[in-house]
Amino acid sequence: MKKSLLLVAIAAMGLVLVPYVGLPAFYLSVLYLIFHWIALSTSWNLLSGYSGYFSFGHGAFFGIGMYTTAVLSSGFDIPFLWTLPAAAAMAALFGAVLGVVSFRVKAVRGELFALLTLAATFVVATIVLNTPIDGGPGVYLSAVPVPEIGPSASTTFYYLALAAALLTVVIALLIYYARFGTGLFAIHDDEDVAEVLGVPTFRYKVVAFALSCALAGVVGGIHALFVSYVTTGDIFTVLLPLTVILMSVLGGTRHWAGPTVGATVITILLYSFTAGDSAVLGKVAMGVILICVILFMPDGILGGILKKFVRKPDAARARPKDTLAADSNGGVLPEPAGGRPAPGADSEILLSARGICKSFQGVKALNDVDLDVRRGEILGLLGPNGSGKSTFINVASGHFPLTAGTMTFEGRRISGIGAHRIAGSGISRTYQIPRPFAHLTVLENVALPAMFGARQQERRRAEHDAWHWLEFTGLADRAFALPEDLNLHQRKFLEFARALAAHPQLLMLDEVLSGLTPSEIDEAVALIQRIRAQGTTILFVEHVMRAVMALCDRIVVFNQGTVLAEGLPAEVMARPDVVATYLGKPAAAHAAPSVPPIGIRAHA
Ligand SMILES: Nc1ncnc2c1ncn2[C@@H]1O[C@H](COP(=O)(O)OP(=O)(O)OP(=O)(O)O)[C@@H](O)[C@H]1O
Repeated sequence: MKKSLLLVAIAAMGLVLVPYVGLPAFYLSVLYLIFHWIALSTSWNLLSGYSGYFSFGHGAFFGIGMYTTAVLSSGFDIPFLWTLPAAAAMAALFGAVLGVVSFRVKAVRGELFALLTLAATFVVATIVLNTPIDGGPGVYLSAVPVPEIGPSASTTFYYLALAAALLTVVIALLIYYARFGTGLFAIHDDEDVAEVLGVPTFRYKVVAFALSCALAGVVGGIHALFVSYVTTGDIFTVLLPLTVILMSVLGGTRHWAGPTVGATVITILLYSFTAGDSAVLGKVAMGVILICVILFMPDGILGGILKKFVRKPDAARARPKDTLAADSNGGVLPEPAGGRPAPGADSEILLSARGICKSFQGVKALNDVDLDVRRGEILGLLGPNGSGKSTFINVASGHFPLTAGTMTFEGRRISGIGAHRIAGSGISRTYQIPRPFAHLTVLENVALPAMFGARQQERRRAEHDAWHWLEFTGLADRAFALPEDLNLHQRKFLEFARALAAHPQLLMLDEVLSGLTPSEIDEAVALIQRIRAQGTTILFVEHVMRAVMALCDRIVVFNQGTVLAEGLPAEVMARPDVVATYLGKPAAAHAAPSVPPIGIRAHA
């Protein structure tokens, strides 16, 4: 981050001197437009590029800024510079209200959000046009004095736009490297998983949206004075959001500097066409570029360059010296040998579920389930396909809301609170089908819960922590790979590492062994033993019986969303109703416990 900030500072110092090299005013105006579009596209990218919520309402927020400045400076004689904070505040307020309303509805994602923001543009335009804010003829600012920042008006506008662009780019850069940015990028890839890993998705989206709108409002305020005549027909069009989207996508939405690159290229291109009296041709060229970029450069210019020319760091060199490997045999994690005694029936209840019900459009996935998980135990949750095991993990982690019932963790109610707060209280989980963040590296995937889970660590500390878990799960060599480059076994272990990095008290493992080879299963079982040996309580949903019998202290069996049996593994698996329901044939009941354990101590 320091290098990037230094780069921006050097560029800023150079650009501040530009008006003094004797450039004609014409060039200062071109540079004004470039900075103007850099600020607008970068501000759009804060929400839409980082979190993937494409907004088509940027024209509305820009327009709100323009009209705020126009009305305050021309109608109320407020000095122009004082109107800019007001322009930011008005746009931010509108964006925050729109965000609070739309982000509450889970269905409003993707194209629905885009349509909603587009509709908001026309609502704002109608209000402005049909009220004294505009009233129809537009608002003139020709009598508003231009502040004397530079020796001439064009220099002043140059500096105003440069300041707006720098402010926006620096904010984008700081967010990019902060926890906030990591959270937004996680929302982009899989919002539900991000929330379950502890990212306060709602708050992050609202803040990013309000910030994005505030910056667009400032740019609008400056532009109002620049054009000195404000009219709804010119402002509240779909052209402005389309232009900023094109710029951001062309430059690369997943990098703080992407929109800067895109805005510079497109503005120069458009200006060349306009200067040559071929404005229409310029718009056609813009459309063609947008199509080509979407088809051939999904990561944008900057994304493509970084991918091609910047080599991935060498994992062996990049890993910190004091990781688990260096610490092996007696460091952070105790060895599994001997394990710890199984907790007794009187040990503390960590998670308590009472009367849990969960229905999906008439399907009762869970029906009046009572279940306790005791501190320090490995509780096996078994049952035939569709009996509600994953649903239990989903409701306990907050992935799905409960239909009825209450759930407490360490005596505190967790049902009805946000999934990110459940994660923060010390519960983490894996997904049956791995759900890594596709655009984050393995290291970043694991660092995320270290930032947002029970410990809430800052980024550098979280990444250091993530290395520990990558060593622990044997993934350290793949730290800089993307999840798509991992095989199933590695993706399952990535789920493990991610869940562990949250420093959970309760770890819920959902069929982590399915699809693994026998030797991989042995590895995973040894890993689970080590996790338990450090004091983590585990809820273990699994179909691989030899692992269940080897690992679990107690077993609960579900059938059709209800608890069928509960108790010690050998006793439960010998019950005829369990045999009939779960294993299907009586002989299997005895086969399961007699499967040789995987070189580990069975607690039963
Ligand atoms: N998101 C959903 N929408 C609709 N129905 C669902 C959803 N999730 C689960 N169900 C239904 O709830 C029931 C329980 O499913 P769940 O996935 O919890 O079972 P399971 O015991 O984990 O099965 P498996 O061992 O196959 O993973 C099933 O009938 C399933 O179809």
